[in-house]
Amino acid sequence: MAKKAKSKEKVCVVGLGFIGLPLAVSLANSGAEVVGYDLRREIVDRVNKGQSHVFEPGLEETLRKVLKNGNFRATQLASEMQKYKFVIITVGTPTDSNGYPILDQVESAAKTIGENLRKGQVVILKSTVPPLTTEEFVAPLLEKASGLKLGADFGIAFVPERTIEGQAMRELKTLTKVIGASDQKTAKEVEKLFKSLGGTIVKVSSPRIAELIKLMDNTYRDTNIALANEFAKAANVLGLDVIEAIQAANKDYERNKILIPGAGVGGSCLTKDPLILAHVSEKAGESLPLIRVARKVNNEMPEKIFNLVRSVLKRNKREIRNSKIAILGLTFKRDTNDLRETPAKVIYDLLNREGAQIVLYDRFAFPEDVEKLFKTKKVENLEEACKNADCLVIATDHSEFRELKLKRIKELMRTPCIIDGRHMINPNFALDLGFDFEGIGRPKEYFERK
Ligand SMILES: NC(=O)C1=CN([C@@H]2O[C@H](COP(=O)(O)OP(=O)(O)OC[C@H]3O[C@@H](n4cnc5c(N)ncnc54)[C@H](O)[C@@H]3O)[C@@H](O)[C@H]2O)C=CC1
Ligand SMILES: CC(=O)N[C@@H]1[C@@H](OP(=O)(O)OP(=O)(O)OC[C@H]2O[C@@H](n3ccc(=O)[nH]c3=O)[C@H](O)[C@@H]2O)O[C@H](C(=O)O)[C@@H](O)[C@@H]1O
Repeated sequence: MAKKAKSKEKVCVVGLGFIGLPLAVSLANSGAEVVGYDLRREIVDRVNKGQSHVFEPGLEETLRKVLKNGNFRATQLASEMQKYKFVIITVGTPTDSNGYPILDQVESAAKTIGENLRKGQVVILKSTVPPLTTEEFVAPLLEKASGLKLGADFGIAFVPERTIEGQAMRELKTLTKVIGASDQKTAKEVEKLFKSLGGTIVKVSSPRIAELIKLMDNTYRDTNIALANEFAKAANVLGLDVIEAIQAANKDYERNKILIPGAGVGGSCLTKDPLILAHVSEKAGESLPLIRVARKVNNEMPEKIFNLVRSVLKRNKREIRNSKIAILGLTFKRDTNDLRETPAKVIYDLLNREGAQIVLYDRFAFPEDVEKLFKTKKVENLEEACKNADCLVIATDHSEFRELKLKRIKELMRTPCIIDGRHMINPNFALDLGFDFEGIGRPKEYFERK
């Protein structure tokens, strides 16, 4: 007897940004029939041509594959979502000046989905939101726009997106997925869909618990980075090397997972999600001072870099004003093109205000994005950035900075000073070559004494 062909899961992903596009393409690659819906025509057109506007290793080649085998395409036509069992919302949730999320994109997406909702469909929210949003904001919008009833006619779930930028395609297949659904039947259906990607499934009792987990994930990371930054501040003032201490402290001692101090915490999520948790808790009557202080500690790190530039230049009889300073690495983290909330911009502004002549270098950031954010062009070549410079500031941990040709760079510079904000350089090596050097939690005096 011929084997019955396995029916394909049918999924519509609403919002083809940093999260939506890798997810849509990965689901299509695991065998689902996927349509990606976005309001932005330029994105839909680009994606349908096999070009990704998101830099994620493996994404563009997988996109081309799933376009070719017919499992994926992008659309601007909302009515198409009627034909898909699952509708996943991956629109943006930026925050206002108090750190409270602006849910306009979620609202407009929910209304559009509601207008097209059919019996039996399941709507899954993946955007990061305050607890209760899926049940008390999205579900009522869906019911109102559709005239259907949650539970009887359609299901909802919250499944946090936990992938890290730069590793999304790999992590989508391996990470544990948390599922909080409105009822058991929906939970089972959503479990089957996400199981097709790979990784363990953890089902929790409600969407609101899954929403809390996402905020806890990012708050935990941000707070732990702040702790590492405080360790660096302590090491600095005590004249000790924090990196040697952290590496040794973590080694074969499972209870320690000390993170890496650095020039600051950027990106669109760690900078906002802890504030969402603090805000909703405060509104409900409980303040969360540790979380707010951790944010403050991390926000102050770019200023630490600025102060190091000032003191190293002073040691070399220079002032920031009229010094040529090259910022190496502009994106918020290693090997991505994402400039959102990047600490490099804060460092740039502080130096610029003091009258420095600043040169920008980053091989990943798109030139037009750099110009828009920094109001100045980046140079395309590392040597050009270093030429006649008085100080190099490593603001991002791009892999290439681990292999800087320091000998050659020293010949190019006017005053050979380096501020290593991301622990890319061996301080002993730099000092031996005749550089003046400071790092975050790596005071020069410690290496000179050795
Ligand atoms: N960027 C990241 O690495 C991570 C982001 N998140 C969360 O995922 C969510 C999405 O973030 P990103 O992908 O970075 O945002 P993004 O801004 O890159 O993408 C959002 C996309 O949604 C589209 N959009 C907005 N309103 C729409 C509507 N009504 N209908 C259809 N499309 C619409 C936009 O045109 C855009 O392409 C946010 O809540 C974020 O906090 C969670 C984990 C990681
Ligand atoms: C809890 C957690 O691990 N959250 C992840 C985080 O990913 P994201 O892409 O923002 O990258 P990240 O590696 O946390 O880096 C964020 C920022 O923090 C800095 N950073 C990171 C780790 C560290 O030890 N020290 C440090 O200073 C980075 O330089 C960067 O500026 O936030 C993502 C998100 O929600 O956007 C989330 O999906 C990811 O799983």
